[in-house]
Amino acid sequence: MPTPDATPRVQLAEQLAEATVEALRQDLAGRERALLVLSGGSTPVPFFRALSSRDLPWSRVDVTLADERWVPEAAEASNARLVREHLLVGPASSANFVSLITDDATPEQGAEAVARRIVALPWPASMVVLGMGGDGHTASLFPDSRELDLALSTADAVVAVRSPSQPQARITLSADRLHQARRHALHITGGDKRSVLARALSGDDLRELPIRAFLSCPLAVYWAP
Ligand SMILES: O=C(O)[C@H](O)[C@@H](O)[C@H](O)[C@H](O)COP(=O)(O)O
Repeated sequence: MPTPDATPRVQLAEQLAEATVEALRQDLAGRERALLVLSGGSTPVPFFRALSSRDLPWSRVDVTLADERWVPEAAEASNARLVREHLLVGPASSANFVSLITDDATPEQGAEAVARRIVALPWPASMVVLGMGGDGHTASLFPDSRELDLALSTADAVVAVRSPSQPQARITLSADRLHQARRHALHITGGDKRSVLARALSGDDLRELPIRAFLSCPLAVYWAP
């Protein structure tokens, strides 16, 4: 039940959590394990919190990230830290979280080991939840990254990414891997991102706005002011 006096963004988070729970429940009715792929950043926190308390056979759910900053999990910038702090608490703490980080100094050195981890998960994912930046990036598919063409075209599961606009090196699931899902959701808030999405919907150059790579598959847009 939606929280009656919640802000639109909290209500949105609750609706996305409900859709995610339904997707996982449906898939778990027919298979032993289900996979949930999440994005980091600041937008998802209310969603993670709403999802963390939901009743599911969480021990049968694998959770991983669409991308990660190449920093230790204890670092402020870590998406894994965000997931551990806001999602993997309460009932959801029984989920199996698969990180995108290794002890290697760089994502280029760690990518092969991470790819093996990712490929071993129960694809297709039940749900991929994407975010979007003001430059139209999603996951770590950044318009200004030298690796963007590779990340948009490779059949490899993960790509090491560097972007002048980002303080940390990154590792990202490739567009091909992110497409291997039964459902996709885009979770964005605010007027600026609404305008970026409108621009994305009115053109087709993936390099300009990489979110476009996901506008050809069914995509549930979760947007609030
Ligand atoms: O590691 C990350 O930062 C995310 O995976 C990234 O793709 C995020 O979804 C967008 O940058 C939006 O971030 P905000 O929600 O903070 O605006």
